[in-house]
Amino acid sequence: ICQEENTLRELRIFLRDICAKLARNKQFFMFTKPVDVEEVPDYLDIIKEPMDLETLMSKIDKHSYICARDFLDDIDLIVRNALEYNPDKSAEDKHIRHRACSLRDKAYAFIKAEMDSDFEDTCRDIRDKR
Ligand SMILES: CC(=O)c1csc(NC(=O)C2C[NH2+]C2)n1
Repeated sequence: ICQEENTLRELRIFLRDICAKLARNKQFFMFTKPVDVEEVPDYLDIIKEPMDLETLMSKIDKHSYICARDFLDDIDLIVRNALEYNPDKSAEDKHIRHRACSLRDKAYAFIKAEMDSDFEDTCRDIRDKR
């Protein structure tokens, strides 16, 4: 119904803003585009469901998310993939894991800071009855 579409439109505007802010942050450059298998040949042997911020943005535009929780689930997927692919004690792996955890904390903080909880409750109700 119409006010539901208005709510979901507002959600998309809100999620695009958060996704853009995360993608602008230089710390997160390695999460902004799909991993290039030319550069990282074994990546798809280890990571079965790749995710990145550019793909997140295109999912927003395809109306894939009808509440912030669904969006954060894909943020968590980016983070989980990075922790799985970079498990070693090496400084490089530790650095990437630290950046992945920072991405998650920033995303959750943006949502919490800018979304009032009853807006998210409304979105959940729309999701749950669809
Ligand atoms: C996106 C992501 O998690 C990613 C891209 S390259 C990479 N890791 C490496 O290149 C090596 C450091 N130990 C493996 N991780």
